[in-house]
Amino acid sequence: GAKWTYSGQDGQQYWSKHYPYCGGPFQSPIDIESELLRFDPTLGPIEVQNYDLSPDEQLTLGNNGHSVQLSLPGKMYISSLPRRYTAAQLHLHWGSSSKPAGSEHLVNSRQYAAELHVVHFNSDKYPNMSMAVDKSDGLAVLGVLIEVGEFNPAFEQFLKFINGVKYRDQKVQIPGFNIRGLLPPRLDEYYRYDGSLTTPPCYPSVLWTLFRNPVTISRKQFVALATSLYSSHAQDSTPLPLNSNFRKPQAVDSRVVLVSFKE
Ligand SMILES: NS(=O)(=O)c1cc(-c2ccccc2)cc(-c2ccccc2)c1
Ligand SMILES: [Zn+2]
Repeated sequence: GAKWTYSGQDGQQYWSKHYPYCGGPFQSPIDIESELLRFDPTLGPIEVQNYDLSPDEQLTLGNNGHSVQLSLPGKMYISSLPRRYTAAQLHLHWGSSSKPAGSEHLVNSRQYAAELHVVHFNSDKYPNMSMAVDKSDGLAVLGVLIEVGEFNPAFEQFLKFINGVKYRDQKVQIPGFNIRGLLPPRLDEYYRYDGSLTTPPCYPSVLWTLFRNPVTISRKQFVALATSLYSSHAQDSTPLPLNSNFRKPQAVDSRVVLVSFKE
């Protein structure tokens, strides 16, 4: 598709020129404000299966020019939703070393340093990700807010390879690790709403689950994430740093944000 960026002449306010859904309803991310929340007692803990990957498994870590992403094996899935949602990939959104606020979702207008997205597709209904990506019940994304604090050994399992994917379209194979370690300890407290991909083509196809509790990575880990990557190819004469790759909050309209917790 057409090239898009987060700022400048192809920036997010122009995405809808080539990607009409980006200008449509049910867009993500949003600012999750207290007055939007409704407690839903039917929202039980998120249950994930086969997230604990053996180091004998190889995962592909890549730079797609917009984020750093990690491919995930199809044996990983969410088992607590009405349909099985099978894992496809995970990636991150972050700020910059000068402005370490780069999460996509905000909570009461607070923007966190970064945000992890673990993307799954409805494998009960669709044969593969591509068939699911534009269907209203196609995708389920688990979102994790990230703040700067304690060193995070789970994130280190892929951050330590980040210099192998500095430039667009570079990929490296890394050993599997326990992806569950990237999620917060409690999977029973989360926000839930119907939204979209936060990047073009912005299909309104995502059931969003954003965990209430952030995880931490160290400042050194954050700086590595925010300063190691480029959105340009290795041979490009002008290297374009890859940072501040977050979409601004979108209109909530008449949407309600459900919460699995009372206070
Ligand atoms: N931010 S997100 O979760 O809504 C998202 C989901 C998917 C996605 C991935 C697999 C299947 C279907 C959708 C891809 C991206 C993406 C991020 C950077 C560059 C290009 C695309 C972002
Ligand atoms: Zn994302």
